[in-house]
Amino acid sequence: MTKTTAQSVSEQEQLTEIRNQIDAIDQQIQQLIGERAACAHKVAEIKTQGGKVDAVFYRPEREAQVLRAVKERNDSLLPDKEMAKLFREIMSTCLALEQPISVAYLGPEGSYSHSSVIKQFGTAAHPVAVSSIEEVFSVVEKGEVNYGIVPVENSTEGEVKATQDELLKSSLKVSGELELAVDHCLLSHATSSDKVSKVLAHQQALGQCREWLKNNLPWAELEAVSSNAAAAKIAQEDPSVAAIASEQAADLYQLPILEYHISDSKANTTRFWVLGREDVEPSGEDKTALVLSIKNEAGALLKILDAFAKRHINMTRIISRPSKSKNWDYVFFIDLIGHQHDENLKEALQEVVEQAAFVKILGSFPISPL
Ligand SMILES: C=C(O[C@@H]1C=C(C(=O)O)C=C[C@H]1O)C(=O)O
Repeated sequence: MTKTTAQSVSEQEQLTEIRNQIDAIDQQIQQLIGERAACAHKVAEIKTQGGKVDAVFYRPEREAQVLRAVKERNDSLLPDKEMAKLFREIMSTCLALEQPISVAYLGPEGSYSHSSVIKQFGTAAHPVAVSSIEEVFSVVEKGEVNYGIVPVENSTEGEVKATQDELLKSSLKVSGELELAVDHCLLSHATSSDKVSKVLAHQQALGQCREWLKNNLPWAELEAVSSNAAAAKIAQEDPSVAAIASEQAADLYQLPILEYHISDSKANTTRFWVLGREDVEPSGEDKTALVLSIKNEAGALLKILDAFAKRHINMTRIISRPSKSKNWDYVFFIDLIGHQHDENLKEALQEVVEQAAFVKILGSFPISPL
């Protein structure tokens, strides 16, 4: 008995000592975060000096460099990505001090697009839900919000057609890229899966869970709706309906999770692009996205690809889409490693402009450190 008490006293003493250390560290962290915020405020003053009204506050290339440096320096017990996430949040709050950043996404709240806004811009940004991918483009174009985020491709389902088609028409610049693991759950008030007669989700999510649904709920009617969060709202009202959505959506819409991890590919990931109105400067590790159409002659595509290949420019994606201006006429979306200001990429792009029937550079942007 006495021994236990003695032991717990010494445990208590040890804990008190460590907690005192934590308090002292927190004080330093808070002091330093305050100093950092004051610097960000000064940056804002410099950006707006002389009454400049079109100052650009969000600098994705600078943010990528800060996060890469955090990961590089990290030798703590925390994983690099987790340390970077903490700094993502600090920068988000500092940036809000300069200017609160509004970001349009395909709503409603709780969609994967919503999660992508938080991942890219942090919780101090203002997510603005709109009802279609087309509307994300239009509100950024009209200047109603600072930026937009749209899904570009999914590792299971391929390209998001609405996004590709808008990119072809839009004057916006791709200013950033991020990947989000899409881990679907089955949400419903049904007491068990066999009570579910209908499954609702966005078309992409239904596609991503096709095999699982076939094997586990073969009797259920499948219906595509405008988003997974919209599906969750319907499932809130009707216990015979299940929605496919994220764990966050389950929290937000207070729906029980019937099944976890129902995506056919366990590595199911969606890549999102940030849309802005300004070009982004090089960050040191960048990508460039473009769309082009080729002349109607033998070897036309080969000549274009050769302009990149002979300069050892790595192509990370090529897809074709109907041009929509003429039947059986196609455009190619190409993503490359490098920034359009890099000498070799500049040369290659000049050559491509000569070879292609039409070329539009969608933007150069940092490869995401998160
Ligand atoms: C402070 C700046 O503005 C913003 C905030 C940043 C930060 O907090 O580190 C980084 C880039 C910008 O998005 C800057 O341009 O350096």
